[in-house]
Amino acid sequence: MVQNAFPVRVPLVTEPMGLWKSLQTARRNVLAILPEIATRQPMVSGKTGKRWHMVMDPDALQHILRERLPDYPKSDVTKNLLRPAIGESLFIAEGAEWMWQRRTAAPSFSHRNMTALAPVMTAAAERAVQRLAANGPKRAINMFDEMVQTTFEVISDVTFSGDDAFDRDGVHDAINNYINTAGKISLPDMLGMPDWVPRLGRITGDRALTEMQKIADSAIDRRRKSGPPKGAPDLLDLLLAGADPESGRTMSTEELRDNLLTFIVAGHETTALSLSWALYLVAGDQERQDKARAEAQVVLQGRCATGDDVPKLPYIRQIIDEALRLYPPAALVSRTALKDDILCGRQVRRKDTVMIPIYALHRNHLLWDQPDSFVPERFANRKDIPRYAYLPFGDGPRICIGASFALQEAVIILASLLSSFRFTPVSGVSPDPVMILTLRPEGGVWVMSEPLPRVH
Ligand code: HEM
Repeated sequence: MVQNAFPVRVPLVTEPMGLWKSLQTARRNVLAILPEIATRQPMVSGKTGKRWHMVMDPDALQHILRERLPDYPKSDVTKNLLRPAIGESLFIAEGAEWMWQRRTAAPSFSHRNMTALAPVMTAAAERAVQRLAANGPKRAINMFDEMVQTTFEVISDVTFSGDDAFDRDGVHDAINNYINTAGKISLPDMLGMPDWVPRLGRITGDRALTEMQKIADSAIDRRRKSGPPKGAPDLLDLLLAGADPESGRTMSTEELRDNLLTFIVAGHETTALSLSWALYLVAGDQERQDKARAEAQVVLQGRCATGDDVPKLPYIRQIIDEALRLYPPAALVSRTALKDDILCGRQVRRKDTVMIPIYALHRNHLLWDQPDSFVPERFANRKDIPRYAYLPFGDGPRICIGASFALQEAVIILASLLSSFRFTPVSGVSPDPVMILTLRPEGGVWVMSEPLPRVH
């Protein structure tokens, strides 16, 4: 934890850094190797062992993510990091292998299914409110831990609901262990060395992962035998029933497992981060917190938010949008160019690494007014924001499949918390934004939480 100006930011690089220092710095915080000029220019290129480009220009980003998708597959660094946990799932696969999985999984994330899953989110919000209330009148709480617990309850309930034998704690521990060890960008990964070069993090991370995969496999087999539990179908039922609309192909146990674990890995910490950063931001801005609370209290009248309330909570949504702008959980994604190309008038060669530093895009002075300030009102008129200037969920055919799920969940939980509690900063304590696999608040998000009299 560090003392820092509000809202905290990553100190970006203002002087050239050698290869060794870049690698050392990246091991602690990937974002700390971004050059400050990436927040002022449309594109920055360089060579650190390999040729690389950072792209912050909305038209060039549309070209990479939508128009020329097959020429810019996800980079090997990303795939090497994630493959041990989630296999060749939707997140990692390319080409036809990706396409059929996406077509098969997409209906599970339809608006109708998201509405049906909302009660799970409301129930998790209710438990979070009860836990905070049980802490007494006013107390310092690490809201990052609280939010990780809350979003993990949601994702495990919508993937393996009603399966009492599913070891939630075992899976949670395995994922945490994995992110903390194998998730650290290792030197061989940065240098693009082949897969067989051993990585320390990967070896220590593997045992927990095998265990986690076994737990998921047996839960899937049980469900195949027993059929869906009572009540609304969960993501496992939806995927079990899913078939590629073109080929009719269905998912094997292994494919189901890799995709369900992908939803767990990709879905719970990212959503917890959006909520934790949003709570940090409103704790530091009491006026905006009051405005958000007034909106939530009018709509909720003392209860927790439901799926039906979400459209009635536009200001809560703007706060989530702004938290995702300032602290995008996937703050840097990268691609490898498969063909020579021109981006922003500059030559890109085959095999160059093309990085999309979403953190720098979201704070680029050419695209945003007061880019480092917390101004949720900028999202009041979404049409004013160029689509490819704001990419917390990526875009194009590979846009996050869980975006509506995450936004619905975040609005339900934030509105429920703000209508029942006041959050204020803990004096002298701020989170340090550090990206390992995701942009995390190192040191936690410590705030004073104070229960409010109930509104009826
Ligand atoms: C606030 C929360 C979330 C954020 C910020 C986020 C961010 C992202 C981003 C940036 C990508 C694109 C990566 C790239 O292009 O390289 C992505 C893809 C993906 N996300 Fe999310 N995500 C979130 C929540 C979720 C949830 C809740 C789920 C599932 C339940 C999920 C599942 C996936 C999957 C499967 C992909 C790969 C899609 C494909 O390649 O077709 N994410 N996410």
